[in-house]
Amino acid sequence: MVEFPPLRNDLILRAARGEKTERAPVWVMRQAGRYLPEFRELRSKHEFFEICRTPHLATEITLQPIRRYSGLVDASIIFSDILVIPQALGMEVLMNPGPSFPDPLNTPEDVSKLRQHVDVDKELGYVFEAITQTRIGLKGEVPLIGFCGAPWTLFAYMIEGGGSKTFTKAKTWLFKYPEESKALLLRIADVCVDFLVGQVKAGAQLLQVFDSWAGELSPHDFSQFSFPTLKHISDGVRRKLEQQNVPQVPMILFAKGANYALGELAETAGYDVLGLDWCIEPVIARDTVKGKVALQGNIDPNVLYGGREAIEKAVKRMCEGFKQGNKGRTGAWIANLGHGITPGVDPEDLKWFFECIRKYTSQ
Ligand SMILES: Cc1c2[nH]c(c1CCC(=O)O)Cc1[nH]c(c(CCC(=O)O)c1C)Cc1[nH]c(c(CCC(=O)O)c1C)Cc1[nH]c(c(C)c1CCC(=O)O)C2
Repeated sequence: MVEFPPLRNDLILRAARGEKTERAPVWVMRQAGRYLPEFRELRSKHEFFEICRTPHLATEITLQPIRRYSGLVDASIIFSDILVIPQALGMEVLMNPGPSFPDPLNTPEDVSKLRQHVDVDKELGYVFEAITQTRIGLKGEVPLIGFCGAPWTLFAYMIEGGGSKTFTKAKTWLFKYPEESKALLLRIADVCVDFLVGQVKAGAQLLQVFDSWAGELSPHDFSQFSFPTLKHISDGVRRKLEQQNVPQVPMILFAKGANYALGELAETAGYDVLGLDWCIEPVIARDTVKGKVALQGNIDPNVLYGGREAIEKAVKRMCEGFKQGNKGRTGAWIANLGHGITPGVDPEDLKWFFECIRKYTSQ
């Protein structure tokens, strides 16, 4: 492994391990994205997946919010996309402007079109290279988060051929071909494991799994189809890191909309941190997970459109909620939004959000 500059801010690593911290660490999902003029400027010259596949461009974009919010943000997340796994499996994915698959999986027979064995170094080595370059470029300022999409969310994209409001096609698979669905979900999970392990070896210091469509499943179907794959990933990553003598890193699971499963996830899914969307009160989440995991989240990203007074009010309320639920203790909480930041947000309002987090969580 490459030697990287020493880390100067390990707040998020300590919080992720459940330790009490002097203030809450903060970052936001999609922090390198379209709300930033410097991102839009670079993006105007390159295709989306071209940036993902060009390590020095992915590195530059990952560093943009770290430069702009230096001293205010406590983590970086590698610029990439969850859909690089379907690409590694051999599917074509376009971004115009949302993701679209020209040739989605229509029936279980189509699974034979996927690559049998995915060599992640060969297919996704560009992400590993971007992670290594970013670690060097960060100069130890904050830790770097690696990530992947969860199997159920990727399965849904691969079958729907893009985003969906009803998930009719993906759910048809679950209910019509449950065994074939489970087999495909586990196949995707195996690629996730190798991809995450590769990211850690390349320099990722935390990992986040995004199950963005978890909330589309009933609690029962989540436990049948998504939960086993999430557990397969946490077990597999930890086992492979141990086998290869690579130090373990904290793992975050963001299963959006799966607040119904919070207790079970805290108990048995094998993640250090659970990300929350805005549909659950922090105090209730705290009581549900009973201190077994750290929490991350969870303001509605649209609060950032409400102006400074609204942002400050929402941050204050959230900070009080996360403290109370833990018997007055700050810590074991990573401040974030409840989903990704959206393109219309004024970057100065995000700065204000970071400043408010600092104000209300400093002891
Ligand atoms: C579902 C999902 C996707 N991608 C991702 C998810 C899970 C998180 C979530 O639920 O939002 C994850 C993702 N996508 C991107 C990152 C980069 C790291 C970060 O800043 O958080 C991450 C972590 C960059 C991106 N991924 C995408 C962009 C914008 C593309 C552009 O420049 O045109 C960025 C910056 C494109 C993308 N990629 C995806 C969609 C639906 C879209 C289009 C709509 C949108 O922008 O929200 C799939």
